[in-house]
Amino acid sequence: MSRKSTCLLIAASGTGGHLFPALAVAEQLSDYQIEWLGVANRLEKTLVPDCYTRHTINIEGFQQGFGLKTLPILVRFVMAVFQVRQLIKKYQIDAVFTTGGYIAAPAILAARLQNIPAILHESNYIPGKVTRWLSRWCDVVALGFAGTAQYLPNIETVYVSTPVRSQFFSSQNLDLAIPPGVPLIVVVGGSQGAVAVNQLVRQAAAAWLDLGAYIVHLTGEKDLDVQSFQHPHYICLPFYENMAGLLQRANLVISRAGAGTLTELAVTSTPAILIPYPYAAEDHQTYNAQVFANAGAGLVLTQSELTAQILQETVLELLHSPSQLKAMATKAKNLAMIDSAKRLANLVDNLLTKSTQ
Ligand SMILES: CC(=O)N[C@H]1[C@@H](OP(=O)(O)OP(=O)(O)OC[C@H]2O[C@@H](n3ccc(=O)[nH]c3=O)[C@H](O)[C@@H]2O)O[C@H](CO)[C@@H](O)[C@@H]1O
Repeated sequence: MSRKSTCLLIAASGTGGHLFPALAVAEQLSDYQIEWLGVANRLEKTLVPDCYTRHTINIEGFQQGFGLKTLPILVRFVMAVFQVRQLIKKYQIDAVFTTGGYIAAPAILAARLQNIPAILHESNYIPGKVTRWLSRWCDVVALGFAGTAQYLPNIETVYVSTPVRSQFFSSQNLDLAIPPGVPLIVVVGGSQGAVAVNQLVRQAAAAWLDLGAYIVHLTGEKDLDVQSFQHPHYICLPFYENMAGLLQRANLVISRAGAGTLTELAVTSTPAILIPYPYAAEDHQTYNAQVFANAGAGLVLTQSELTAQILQETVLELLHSPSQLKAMATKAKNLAMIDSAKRLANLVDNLLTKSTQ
């Protein structure tokens, strides 16, 4: 049987942290037909290439507690499960692969109802609700952090780290005007930007620039004050595609602690100051960041205690201490698992092969 007649449904939606690992795995499985499950008007609309047909369902996450307000969400959820089930039948899908988040729930349940295998990758240290609730319905549960297994008792898990895009495996040129040799600070707030971090950085940046550093600040689309700070060596962009090139060149990164960026920092061996997003579910970014900090690859600053002055001084100290930056870079490298996409793709491949035998 030709592999193109074997069909995989990838359910990944909403953020770069969910989409880029799924895209990295999809790239490894180019022999198969791949259908993509997402939500209308989320990041998948721009990030998922046209070679994958995108199907959308109308679904949103459950907030805390159940009440009358959650009833319409519940109804939409049940409808979403049946929509995915129809998709599985229509495209004769052989297996479902998901990187978690709320899109994963109807995908896993529909796979169960249709009796096809499901594989879930959880990239965060503290597993999300869907992972905790629905792992038992999955044939394979793969983890981004080895320590996450302790939160999933009675579930067999495989540690594979988190896949990164193939751009990370070769040296990338930057199309930004940054002279060789100058210290480069990159600021990134996940795939959607972080307004609170942006504000602190704009207040602190002048002292770093005075020292001769360049700054590339990826602000996200929602920051209304992006024009409020300007300097010839300060480059401000809403989103930048060539993250591999940027992280390879950066001397220091100031970042949220999404699992995707952390994995990329390890792969590019880049030291970081991490400011976990305080409202992330179950505070998972703090736990993600702690792995990086415990390994000696980064410093964690808590947003509620952070001022522009503290951030400014922390960065200045690091810029004045290249040996500390170098030691942090080496420790970041120790966290990298270079063939994560391949390992995860092999797990998917094995399931597809079994399910079509
Ligand atoms: C706010 C929030 O809850 N974010 C979550 C979201 O990821 P979120 O997308 O916020 O953050 P991640 O760090 O996981 O991923 C960001 C991705 O976007 C890329 N990027 C970013 C900016 C840019 O200009 N260009 C670019 O390519 C990064 O290189 C990275 O691949 O899902 C992750 C995986 O479940 C979680 O760990 C994060 O906590």
